[in-house]
Amino acid sequence: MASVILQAEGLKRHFGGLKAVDGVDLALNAGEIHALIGPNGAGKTTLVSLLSGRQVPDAGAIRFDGTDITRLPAHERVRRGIGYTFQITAIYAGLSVFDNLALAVQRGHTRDLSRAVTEAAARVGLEDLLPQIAGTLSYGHQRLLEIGMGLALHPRLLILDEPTQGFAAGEIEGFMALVRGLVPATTVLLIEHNMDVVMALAERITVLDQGRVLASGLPAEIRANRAVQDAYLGGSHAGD
Ligand SMILES: Nc1ncnc2c1ncn2[C@@H]1O[C@H](COP(=O)(O)OP(=O)(O)OP(=O)(O)O)[C@@H](O)[C@H]1O
Repeated sequence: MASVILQAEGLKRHFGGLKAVDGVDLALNAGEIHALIGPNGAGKTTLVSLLSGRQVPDAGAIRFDGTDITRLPAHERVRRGIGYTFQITAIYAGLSVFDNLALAVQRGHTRDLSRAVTEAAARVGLEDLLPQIAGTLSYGHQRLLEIGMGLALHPRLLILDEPTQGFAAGEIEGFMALVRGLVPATTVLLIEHNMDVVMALAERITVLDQGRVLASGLPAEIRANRAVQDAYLGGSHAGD
């Protein structure tokens, strides 16, 4: 049986009367690509904010690799191996690709900086663009740089929040190959609106709706789930 690397139980995060995350259980198997999907406002970003430590839950518990991390600050979770990239691009636009990666790599106290940066760039296919100023990269390359920065610390779990947003069609294949290459060494939690990407990459899918888990299972099970079809996928996606 697959071992569980991250387990969340009964997570809640309410904003006044709005139940953004309302009693969510989630288990990630070590080495899997797990997609988190759901309509706008379902609570996906809030949930991963709880997992990464950007927000503290009102209730519930999170265990990572057997340790309770529910109250640990974000930087401590990064140190324990939870990496993440968020919807908002977090690169330094005025710095080169090299310097952006160097900043990320340095957080891991690497001895040979230049080599570590080159390796980090190669993982996301940006090794030929190291001198370029990050703000002048294509949007897709900026997203890859961000992922490279997230990977520079060799996380055991990488959380990607809408990584393909703004990608050109031709950039998606390369991104999917990159994510496939991360597992099983890294577990991936992928928040993604592009259903083609989700169905092509995810081994398991959890569907959120109004702060609650609507369904969780294999891609084929999620496609066939009537509640998911009604709430989210829409008739045109079901069974195609
Ligand atoms: N800091 C906050 N204060 C108040 N309400 C918030 C806050 N953060 C999120 N919300 C609300 O919580 C709900 C869930 O938001 P969240 O961003 O987690 O959803 P999402 O599934 O990630 O949506 P999207 O796909 O549009 O990114 C939304 O109704 C949102 O407006």
